[in-house]
Amino acid sequence: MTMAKQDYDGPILEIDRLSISFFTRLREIPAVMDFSVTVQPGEAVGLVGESGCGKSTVALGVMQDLGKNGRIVGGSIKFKGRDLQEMSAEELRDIRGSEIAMIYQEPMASLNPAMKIGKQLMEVPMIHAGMNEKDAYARALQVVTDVKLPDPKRILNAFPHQLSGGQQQRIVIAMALMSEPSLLILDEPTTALDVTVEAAVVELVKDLGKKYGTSMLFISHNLGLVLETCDRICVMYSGEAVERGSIEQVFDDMQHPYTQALFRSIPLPGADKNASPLVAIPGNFPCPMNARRAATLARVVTISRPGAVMRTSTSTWPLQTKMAATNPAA
Ligand SMILES: Nc1ncnc2c1ncn2[C@@H]1O[C@H](COP(=O)(O)OP(=O)(O)OP(=O)(O)O)[C@@H](O)[C@H]1O
Repeated sequence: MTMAKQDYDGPILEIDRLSISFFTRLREIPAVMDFSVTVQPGEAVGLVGESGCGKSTVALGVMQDLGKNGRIVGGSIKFKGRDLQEMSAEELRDIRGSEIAMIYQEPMASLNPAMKIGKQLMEVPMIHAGMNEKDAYARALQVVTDVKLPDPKRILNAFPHQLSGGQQQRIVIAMALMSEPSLLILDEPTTALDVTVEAAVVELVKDLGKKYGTSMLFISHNLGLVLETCDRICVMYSGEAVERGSIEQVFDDMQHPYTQALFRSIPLPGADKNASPLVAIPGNFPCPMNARRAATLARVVTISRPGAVMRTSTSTWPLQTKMAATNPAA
């Protein structure tokens, strides 16, 4: 189709020393500081960290959608070698509609409740690539089949409220894929789903990433999901990247105490729950309004506490054997 993007072979996304602040009447809130990450073609990079550490702000920075009070105060974001901040509003609109797609955690927020699914899907290539109605319908049918929804013709004729939450999220994924984006940003895409549906959706995202060759920035507070889905990982803490590399590299050489605590806090399949407790990360996340750098290392202390759990996916670990060697819960 006209929007296939085979014309560039450098990194898809290069975020270099990015700093983003929100400005309130009283003060500047530094949400992201000196953050760098690169996503290569076809690669899935996971951005993991606890609530409030700045993950969504990075994503919204890439989308150039920081709202009225958010601003990039340092660094750059390059998409296919071009600085997003130097693009015109029109160029950005085009890129957001076809080259970069974002999936949010709440599927209904991305769907128009008053419009049939088929029409919503078809609009994407019709508006952004001038595709005719017949081809757009064929494409919608194909993509709904790809996201493994039963009876695609019936689905295209349905309204969003006639589908379950899991089906709605599959439609949102289908919508993101309609334009064959080079970069898919998923911001906690399964948070609103129950655990079994979550596992199926994660599996789907993995398969589709391979099938379409789409690069992915997968944002989650759930390390388990990121380990299952991604080739590389970047751990954020208090607005900064504290660890990055392949999953094996990060696992083998965790430098930051938050990363060490994060890996130790994951339950592994088959672990004897009574044998040794999981490790919880105590304390509250440092407030970005306070002096953050000094707080970063000081606050991360690990303790053992029976019954501490992080929500995790049900499917198998890629690193299960390695993790079992060091994880006290294994
Ligand atoms: N519009 C805003 N105005 C002021 N502060 C904001 C705004 N948006 C985000 N922040 C602050 O920026 C910091 C980073 O928020 P962000 O939403 O990026 O974190 P997150 O890691 O995505 O968290 P979560 O997993 O809960 O979504 C937080 O301290 C948050 O309160």
